[in-house]
Amino acid sequence: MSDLVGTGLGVTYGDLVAVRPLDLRVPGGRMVAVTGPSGAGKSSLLWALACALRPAVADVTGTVEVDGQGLWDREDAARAGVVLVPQRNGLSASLSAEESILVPLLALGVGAGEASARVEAELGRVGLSEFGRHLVDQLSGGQQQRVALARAFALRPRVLLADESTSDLDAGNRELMIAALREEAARGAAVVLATHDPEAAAQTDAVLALDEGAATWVREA
Ligand SMILES: Nc1ncnc2c1ncn2[C@@H]1O[C@H](COP(=O)(O)OP(=O)(O)OP(=O)(O)O)[C@@H](O)[C@H]1O
Repeated sequence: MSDLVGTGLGVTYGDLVAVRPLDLRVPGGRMVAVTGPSGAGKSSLLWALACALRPAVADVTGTVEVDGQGLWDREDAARAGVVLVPQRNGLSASLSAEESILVPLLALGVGAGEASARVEAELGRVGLSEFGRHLVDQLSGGQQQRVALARAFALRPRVLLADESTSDLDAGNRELMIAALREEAARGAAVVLATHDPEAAAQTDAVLALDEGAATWVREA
């Protein structure tokens, strides 16, 4: 079980306060939703938790820890098993669905046989077994979201930060993906889902609502 703790975490872009300093704890095994209207600061919070906001882009205050270990930059976060699924999915248009999942695994040193098995299993889990050879560009927005989730699952994250990862999905696929996110939590990951969707948020263990960067727990774990 992996514990994600943000303390005094805040994000500003120049004069604009995107996230007012907040404390957040997501124990392994739990799934927390971050909700709020467009521009409320959801993506900024997830990027700050992933230590992925470069100082040239944003000022980030506070600290992020995974299992008591402080994270200082993106490399630290990656080493600690923090995986961010960005809002626009972060996939390369010129890779196939299979390659999108395989390449990061090989880069991490996962053996070829194990990596191929994970690709097959995760594409199946998101219902895209038939689409492995399709280029990302040839997939719908919702299919791309599912490939991005499959890629994240294949990395066996200790902390999974999913930014609007169900926003382009029909109800059936949304339920499938939320079930898969819950399985990741059951495996021991700390899962955070940023979402506009009240039905998705209702299926999480706790809800942190952001409004103009100010956070309120509307349902606490
Ligand atoms: N790189 C940036 N530079 C300057 N301002 C930014 C930057 N990124 C985000 N912002 C601003 O920070 C605020 C929070 O944006 P953020 O993307 O975190 O909100 P959000 O809740 O994720 O929105 P959405 O639901 O539309 O994705 C907004 O006012 C946005 O315009």
